[in-house]
Amino acid sequence: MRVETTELRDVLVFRPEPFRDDRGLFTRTFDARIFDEQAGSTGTRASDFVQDSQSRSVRGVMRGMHGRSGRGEAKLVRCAHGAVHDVLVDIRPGSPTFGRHQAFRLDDVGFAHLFVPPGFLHGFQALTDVADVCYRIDREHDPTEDVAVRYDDPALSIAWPLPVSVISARDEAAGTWSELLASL
Ligand SMILES: Cc1cn([C@H]2C[C@H](O)[C@@H](COP(=O)(O)OP(=O)(O)O[C@H]3O[C@@H](C)C(=O)[C@@H](O)[C@H]3O)O2)c(=O)[nH]c1=O
Repeated sequence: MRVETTELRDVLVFRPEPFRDDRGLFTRTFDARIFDEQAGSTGTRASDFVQDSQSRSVRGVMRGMHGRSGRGEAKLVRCAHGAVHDVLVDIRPGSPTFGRHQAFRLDDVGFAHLFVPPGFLHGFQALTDVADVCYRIDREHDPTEDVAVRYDDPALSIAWPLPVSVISARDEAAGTWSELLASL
């Protein structure tokens, strides 16, 4: 498993080495020892993760940009089937990469796994007919702490690869980047 730093402070990409043969493939998607060696300094431990969830999206679906109020949540994100264009925005006041975003391709070929520390907005667009995204989070889901910013807020200027085919009512009604800044 290779581990890479990114343009965003504390965000890591875990790149497993899928084993392929005539049957298909086998890949490890999570290794607690490697996680603790590589991400432990951020304050999140492998044993902190308490929920594992999966979403399925059709091509062009937009989900995001989502964050969490209070002490936020750490996330591990991967695409188990298909491919997504995944974007993170650093919303940690005082971070050297505050306000910056970076995009990652997550897919079922490389099986890259993103570690997202607390204090980020996260969103993605499905690139394939079916895209299954799996998350681990380190706090129980609590919708009262949901925070959302419009995926197409001009202040963020995130380039999305496809026209949006479907978006939730919540994401359609999401606030602006400047409203989020005022609340931090
Ligand atoms: C996110 C989540 C949702 N739900 C429920 C709430 C709701 O009834 C249904 C769908 O929820 P949402 O519309 O919020 O799902 P979605 O828009 O896919 O939300 C997700 O978006 C991506 C970008 C993330 O980063 C995730 O953390 C999460 O915010 O599932 C849970 O029970 N647990 C969870 O962890």
